[in-house]
Amino acid sequence: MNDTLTQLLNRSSMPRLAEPAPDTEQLNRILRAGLLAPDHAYLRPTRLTVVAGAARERLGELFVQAAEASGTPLAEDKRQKMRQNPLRAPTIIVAACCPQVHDKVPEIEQIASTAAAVSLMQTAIDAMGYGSMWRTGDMAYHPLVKEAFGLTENDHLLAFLYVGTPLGNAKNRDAFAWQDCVKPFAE
Ligand SMILES: Cc1cc2nc3c(=O)[nH]c(=O)nc-3n(C[C@H](O)[C@H](O)[C@H](O)COP(=O)(O)O)c2cc1C
Repeated sequence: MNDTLTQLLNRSSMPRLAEPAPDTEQLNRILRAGLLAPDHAYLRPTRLTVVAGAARERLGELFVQAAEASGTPLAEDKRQKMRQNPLRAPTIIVAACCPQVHDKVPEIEQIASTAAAVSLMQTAIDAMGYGSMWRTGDMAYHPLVKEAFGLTENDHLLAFLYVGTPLGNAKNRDAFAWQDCVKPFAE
């Protein structure tokens, strides 16, 4: 079995991620691999933003601001957790879909293209010996957060892709009952 297939058949999200993160050249290859995702009519709906270093702290502040925008302050422990969330990895790739109106390509296909981009980036990240975790949560859907990433209400923030060097081991996939999700087409 070749390395890519072995890697795919053992793929695992890595929730604990530390330094080092991919360097600039590696990151550019990861972004490029993602943006080569299948894309019906080449509408290029996917937008990627890299958040690293001190920008993660600004993102944490934005999360707190968004969470408190309704007027109810968070309890201090929740505020701290929210502020710390972006520090869970050295680099975060934010993936968004900005769907275009097109007579042959509905929005769902454009969202699917962005989701494929995230998955391909995860594969590229794994191939380089790093790890990643696809996260969303309430913040991915909050208008203030979307606005900060230049997104309108019609756009979708699909992923905070946390990237870094994995701590801990990948899951064992031996017991994965993938056959349960496969069914024949009955004529
Ligand atoms: C669109 C999307 C959003 C997700 N958001 C979260 C999240 O906010 N928090 C989380 O713990 N896992 C989230 N996950 C799941 C993890 O990325 C991961 O797939 C899951 O923990 C299972 O691990 P595995 O990928 O190793 O099978 C999300 C997955 C997808 C596809």
